[in-house]
Amino acid sequence: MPSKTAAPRRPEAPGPAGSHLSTPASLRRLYPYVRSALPQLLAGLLSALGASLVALAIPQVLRYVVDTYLTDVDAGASLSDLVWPIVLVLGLGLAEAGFILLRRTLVMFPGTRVESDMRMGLFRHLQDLPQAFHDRWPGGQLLSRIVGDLGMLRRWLVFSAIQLVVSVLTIIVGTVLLITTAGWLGLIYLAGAIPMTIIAFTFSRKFRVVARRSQEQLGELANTVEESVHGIRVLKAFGRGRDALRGFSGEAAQLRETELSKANTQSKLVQALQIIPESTLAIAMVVGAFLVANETITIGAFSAFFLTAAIMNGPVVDLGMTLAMTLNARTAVDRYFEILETPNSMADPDHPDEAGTPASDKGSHVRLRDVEFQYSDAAEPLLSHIDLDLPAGTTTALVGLTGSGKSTLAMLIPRIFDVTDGSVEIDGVSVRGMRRSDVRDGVAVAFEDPTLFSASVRENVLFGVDDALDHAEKERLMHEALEVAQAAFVYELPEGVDTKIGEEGLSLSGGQRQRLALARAIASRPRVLVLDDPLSALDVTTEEAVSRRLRQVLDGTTSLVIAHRPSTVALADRVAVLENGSIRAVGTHSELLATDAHYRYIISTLEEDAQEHGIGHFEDLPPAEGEADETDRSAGVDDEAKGARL
Ligand SMILES: Nc1ncnc2c1ncn2[C@@H]1O[C@H](COP(=O)(O)OP(=O)(O)OP(=O)(O)O)[C@@H](O)[C@H]1O
Repeated sequence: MPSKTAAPRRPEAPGPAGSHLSTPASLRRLYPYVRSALPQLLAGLLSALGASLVALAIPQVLRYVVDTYLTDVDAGASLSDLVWPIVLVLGLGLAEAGFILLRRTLVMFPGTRVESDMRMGLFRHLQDLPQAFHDRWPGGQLLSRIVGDLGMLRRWLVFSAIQLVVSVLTIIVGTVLLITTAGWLGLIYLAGAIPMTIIAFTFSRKFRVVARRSQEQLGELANTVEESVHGIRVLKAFGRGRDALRGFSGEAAQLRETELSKANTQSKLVQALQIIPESTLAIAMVVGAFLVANETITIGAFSAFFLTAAIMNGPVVDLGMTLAMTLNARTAVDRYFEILETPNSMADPDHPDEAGTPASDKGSHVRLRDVEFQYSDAAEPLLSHIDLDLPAGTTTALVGLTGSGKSTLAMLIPRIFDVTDGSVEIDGVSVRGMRRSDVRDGVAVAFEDPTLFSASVRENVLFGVDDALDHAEKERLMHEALEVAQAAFVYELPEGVDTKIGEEGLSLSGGQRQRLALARAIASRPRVLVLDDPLSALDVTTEEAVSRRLRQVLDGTTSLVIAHRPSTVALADRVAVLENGSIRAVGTHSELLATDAHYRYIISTLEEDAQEHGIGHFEDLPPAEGEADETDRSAGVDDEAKGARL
C-alpha cells in the first residue's frame, strides 16, 4: 500500500540546499545556464519595457489635447486639429502591441533552451550518482524536480522575471511622471509605496515557506502515483485499491490545503497592492480638485495624473503575482541545486588507472581482498573480512541463507556499491582506481528481478554491446544470446525482435523477462559475468535448456553466480559459502558437502525447496553439449566439482 505502509524515504540532506541564501543570491545560481541566453532575454526585457513606456506616453498626449484644445476655449480648436493626436495615440497603441509580440518571440526560444539544458544537466547527474543516492531518494521527488520545477523556472524566466523588472521600472518612471506632471499629487501616490513595501516583505517570508511545502508535497504525491502505478498488480491482487485511493486523497487534500494557503497569502498581497494605490488616488482626487481650483495644476495635468495612475495600476498589481512566481522559482532553484550539488561519492578518480590486462582469453581475474561493506543507514557492516578469489574463466556459485548479503557482495564487483574497506580488484587493478565506465565495460550483470526498458527486444538485448560494432556483428551477438537464454519466444512476437516490450517489459512473463535480461548480459561478451539467481523464474524444462547452453558460455568467462537452486549451484566449478557477513568456506560442491555443516544445511534447504516446487536437482541436470570432450578450464577447476555437477 503505497502511502500507508511504505513511508516515503526522506533525503538525508540536513535541509534544502541554498535555503540560507537570499532570494537574489539563490536565483543568481542560474547564471551559468542563462548566460548564453542573456542577449535575447535582455532584448525581450527591452521590448517589454518599450511596451510599458509607450503605454505611459499616451496620457501625456491626452494632457496636451485637454490643455491645448479642450480647456483653452480661445484657441478655437477644430476637429481637424485632433487628427494628429489621434494618429499619435493609434501609433503608440500599435507600437505597444508590436513590442509585446517581439518580446514573446525573443524569449520563447532561449527560455526553452535553458529549461532543456538544465534538465539534461540534472538527468546526467542523476545517472552519475551512485545507487546509494537512488536508494535514499524517492522517484516522485526527482520526477517533480526534473519536470515540474524546471517548467516553472522557464515560465518565470521568460515571463515573470522580465515582468518583474518591467513593472518596477514602469512604476519608477510612472512615479517620476506623476510627480513632474502633478507635483504634490505624485508625492501622495509615492507615499503609498511605504506600506506596500512592508507588506511585500512580510508576504515574501510567509510565501517562501508555503511555496517550498507545496513543491515538496507535489513531489510526494508524484511518488505515491509512481508507487501505485508500479505496484498496480499487487494493489489489485490484494484488493487494496481503495486504501491506495484513500492514501492518495489524503495527500492530495494536504496539497490542496497548502495551495489554498498559498493562494490566500498571495491574494492578501494583491488586495493590498490594489487597495493602497486606490486609497492614495482617493486622497489625490480631493487634493487635486483643490489644486485645480487654485490653478496650481492644470485640468490636463490633473487628467493625465489619473490616467497615468490607472496605467500604473496594472504593473503594481502584477508585482504581487510576479513576486509570488519569483519565490516559487527560488524554491525550484533550491530544489534543483539540492540534487545537482549532491556530491558524487563514487566519482571517477582524477588520474584513473588503466584497466588491467585480462589474465586469460577466458576472462578477467577478480579478487576481493579483506572487503568490508556497510549500508550508510545500517548500524554495522553487512560484510566484513571477505577474501574471495575468482580465477579467470572459472564459475563460482555464491550460496548463503536469505539476507546473508549475497546480492550486495555481487554488486561490489561492477561498483554498484563501493566497499567501505578493503578492495575489489579486476586483473590486479582496484575498481575504485579505475573509471567506472572501464569497470562496467568489462562486467555484465543479470539481476534476479530484471528491469527491461520500453524499447524493442533488439535494443534491450544489445543494451551493453559496444556501439562501434557493425550491424552484422551485433545481430550475430543478439541471436546467439537469445539462443543461449532460450528466448526464441521473441521471434513469435508481433514484430519479432523489433517488438517494443512496454514499460519495464511488463507485457512479458517473469520467466521471459528473466531470459531477456540473461541474454542482455551474455550479449555484451563481458570478461566478468555476475548472475544474481538468473534462472529463478524459469520452469524445469526451460531451466534445463538454459543451464545446458549457459554452462558453455560460462566456460569462456569469469562468473559469479548467486544460487538459490541446486541446479544453479551445479553450473559452477566451485562454491563460496557466505555466513554472518563473511566467506565461511570455498570449495567444490562435494568437498563442502563432506566438510561443511552449514553448506549441507543450505543445500538441504535448497533441495527441499526444489522438491516442493518441482524444480531441478543436481542429478537432474543434463550434461552440456560436447562437455565430455572438454579439457579442464583452469587451475581453479576441480574434477570432483564436475563429478558432483553431473
Ligand atoms: N539499500 C539497502 N540499504 C540498507 N540495507 C540494505 C539495502 N539493501 C539490502 N539491505 C540489507 O542487506 C541485507 C542483505 O541483503 P542482500 O539482498 O544482499 O541479501 P541476499 O543474501 O542476496 O538475500 P536473498 O537471498 O534473500 O536475495 C538484508 O538484511 C537487507 O535488508
